[in-house]
Amino acid sequence: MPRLTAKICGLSTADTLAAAIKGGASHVGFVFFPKSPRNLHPEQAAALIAGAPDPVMKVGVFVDPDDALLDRAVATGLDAIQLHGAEPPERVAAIRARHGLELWKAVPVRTRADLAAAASYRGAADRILYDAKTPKGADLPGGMGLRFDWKLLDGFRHPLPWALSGGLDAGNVAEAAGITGARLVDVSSGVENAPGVKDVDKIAAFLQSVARI
Ligand SMILES: O=C(O)c1ccccc1NCC(=O)[C@H](O)[C@H](O)COP(=O)(O)O
Repeated sequence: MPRLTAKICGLSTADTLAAAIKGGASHVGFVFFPKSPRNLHPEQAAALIAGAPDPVMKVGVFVDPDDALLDRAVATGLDAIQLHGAEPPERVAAIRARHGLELWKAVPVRTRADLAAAASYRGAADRILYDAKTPKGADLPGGMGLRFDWKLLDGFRHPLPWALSGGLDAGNVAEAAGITGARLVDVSSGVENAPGVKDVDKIAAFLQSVARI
C-alpha cells in the first residue's frame, strides 16, 4: 500500500485521463457543475470513463445536485460521489442510500472552527474532503487553487476517513502531507495551465512527487 495516493480532479480529455492513470492516480474526478470550466455532460463523462480501468476510482463532483443530474451522471459508471455544495447530512445520507456508492463530502476550511462540520457527516458520508473555503461570491466552491492553513489539521480528531485538497501542486504536496498526515490528496488547478486546461506533464510531475513520499 503506498504511503500516499492521489485523485486528479476535473479531467475532461482522454490524454489527460491517460496521464493520470499512467502516473498511478488512485482516483480520477469528473465535474458535473455547469458553472465550472471543467464541467462535463454525462455523455462526455461516459466516453472517458469507458477508457479507465477498474481499479482507478471514478469520482463524480457535484454542487447541490438534483436527483435527475445524479441519476444521469451515476449511470456513466461512477464509483463515488463527491458533494461540494451546502448539502446537509440528511441529503448526503439520502444520496448515498439512493445510489449505493461511496460518498465524499467536501468541508470548506478557513479557520479551525470550520472543521467542526466534518463530525455532522458521520453516518452520512464515507469520506471528508477538506478543501479551502472560496471567497463569498466566488463562482466555484472548489477547484480555485486556493489553500488553507494545513496546520489547522494538526491534532484534529478526524471523525471519518478523509482527504486533503486545495492549492496542492507538485512542489508543495510533500510538505502538505507531512504537516497534515494525509494519505489521500486531491488536485485540480495545480496540474493545469489555465482553469479547465489540464497539462499531462504537470499531472506526471504531481504523481511523481506523490510516489516519492
Ligand atoms: O474543480 C471544479 O471546477 C469544481 C467545481 C465545483 C465544485 C468543486 C470543484 N472541484 C472540486 C475538487 O475536488 C478540486 O480538486 C478541489 O477543490 C481542489 O481544487 P484545486 O485547489 O484547484 O486543486
